[in-house]
Amino acid sequence: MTTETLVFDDKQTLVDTAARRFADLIGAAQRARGVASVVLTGGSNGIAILASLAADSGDIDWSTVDIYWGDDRFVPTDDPERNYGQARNALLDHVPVDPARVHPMAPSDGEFGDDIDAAAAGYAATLLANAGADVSPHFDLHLLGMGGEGHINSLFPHTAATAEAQKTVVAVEDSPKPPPRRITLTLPVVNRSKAVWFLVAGEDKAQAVAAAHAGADPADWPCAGAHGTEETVWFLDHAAASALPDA
Ligand SMILES: O=C(O)[C@H](O)[C@@H](O)[C@H](O)[C@H](O)COP(=O)(O)O
Repeated sequence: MTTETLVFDDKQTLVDTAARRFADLIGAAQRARGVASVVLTGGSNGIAILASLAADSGDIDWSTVDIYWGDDRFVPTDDPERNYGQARNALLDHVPVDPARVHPMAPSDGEFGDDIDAAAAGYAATLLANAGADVSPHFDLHLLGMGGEGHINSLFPHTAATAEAQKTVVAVEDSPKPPPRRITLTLPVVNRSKAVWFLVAGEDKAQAVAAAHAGADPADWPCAGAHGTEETVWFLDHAAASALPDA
């Protein structure tokens, strides 16, 4: 497993470079196996990379990409806070995805109604159904944003969701970042991904970036607990990299 840390002059160069590498990685997986899988995330950079891919997605065959979410906000279908809706607007409405391969988390007015635990269990069932012999797929790529306190997906410091070792998907009802109700993949599932990429910009993220690079306890800094089985890549701007020892 390799860890790479790449530092860019500005946010747009960061997301455009990650988007080109996304296209290469997914294209290579499709050439090898005919299909590929990716986990999307929310946040400004998680959506900006999708907009960059909408402009240029290289040789990706979108019809054979399985698309999952690392977390989503448990709000109604049309709520602009929904990561799924933001991903549709930025990318999925503009490329020829196969609707059967797009796997959003349920909204609060979806098939499970307002029952967030049932919605989380429903997503665990979706993962299981696509997992082959395991409990969740071994994704080709899991994208992650990161908060200043080190959260990834909806895994916040010192929470049961971050400590979860058995379940693949859990409900979060008191997220410190609004909105409070969310569904999230857990660390064991993130860590079945071949590639885990962090897209992180801004001075407020520098301490969390440094903690993860120093091998901090994931209970304190959830970002420190996420690794790909083949590669972990940090796409940073100078501000986010500013607390690293060799910055
Ligand atoms: O649903 C969410 O809120 C996101 O999944 C979240 O984990 C996000 O990626 C980070 O908060 C970073 O957000 P920024 O890229 O906007 O800093």
